[in-house]
Amino acid sequence: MDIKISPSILSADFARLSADVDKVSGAEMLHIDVMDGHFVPNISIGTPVVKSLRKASRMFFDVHLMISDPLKYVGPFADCGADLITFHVESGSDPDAVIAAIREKGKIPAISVKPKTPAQAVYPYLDKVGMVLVMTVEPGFGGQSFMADMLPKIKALRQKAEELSLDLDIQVDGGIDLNTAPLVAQAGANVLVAGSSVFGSGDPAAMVEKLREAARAAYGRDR
Ligand SMILES: O=C(CO)[C@@H](O)[C@H](O)COP(=O)(O)O
Ligand SMILES: [Fe+2]
Repeated sequence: MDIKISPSILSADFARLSADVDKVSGAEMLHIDVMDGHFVPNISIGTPVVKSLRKASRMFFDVHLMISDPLKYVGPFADCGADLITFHVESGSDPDAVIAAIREKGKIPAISVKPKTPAQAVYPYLDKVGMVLVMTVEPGFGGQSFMADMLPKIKALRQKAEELSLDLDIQVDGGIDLNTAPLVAQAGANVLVAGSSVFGSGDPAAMVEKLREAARAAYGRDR
């Protein structure tokens, strides 16, 4: 599997967002966290920011919706420039309807599980999405510690995808740095979101390269 790095702008400097995004243009994706203060206890950004960023960057936009009722917002985020839209299986919308709405907009659907939700909750959708996101922290905030007890969930999902002969991207989000990148890649994750480790480093571009190398060297070693 290709290793992809998706720097999370939640840890960028919002007053200098465009300049910070340019620093990570060597990454495969740009992770954009959308929080509504209801599904998660924090509010981040919405469509106006995505729309402005779309004019400033040609990167692949990986939009992570941490919102209730995502079905209502698929259209607006797709129209603002999202390339891939992730919603949560716990969000309250019918997953099949959300997936269909994302596909209708010509975008890639992805489904996410919070730490307390078992991998099995997304098994019925694995052949309908392009990516599954395993949260490795409770969603809502950047800079939290990686939950190592999520590693078996990543392994189970990679195993299930292989059983179904699916070339599925498995993304991880939360606490990914040079220490945890090899662990998640070893378990079968190939898309790594990283916020504070990238934008908190002196050289975000170099950190993207280092994370990719660390994940590549470890990918699938567990299996
Ligand atoms: O979705 C979220 C948090 O809910 C993330 O995308 C964070 O932005 C990741 O930040 P770090 O843990 O990498 O600092
Ligand atoms: Fe995220």
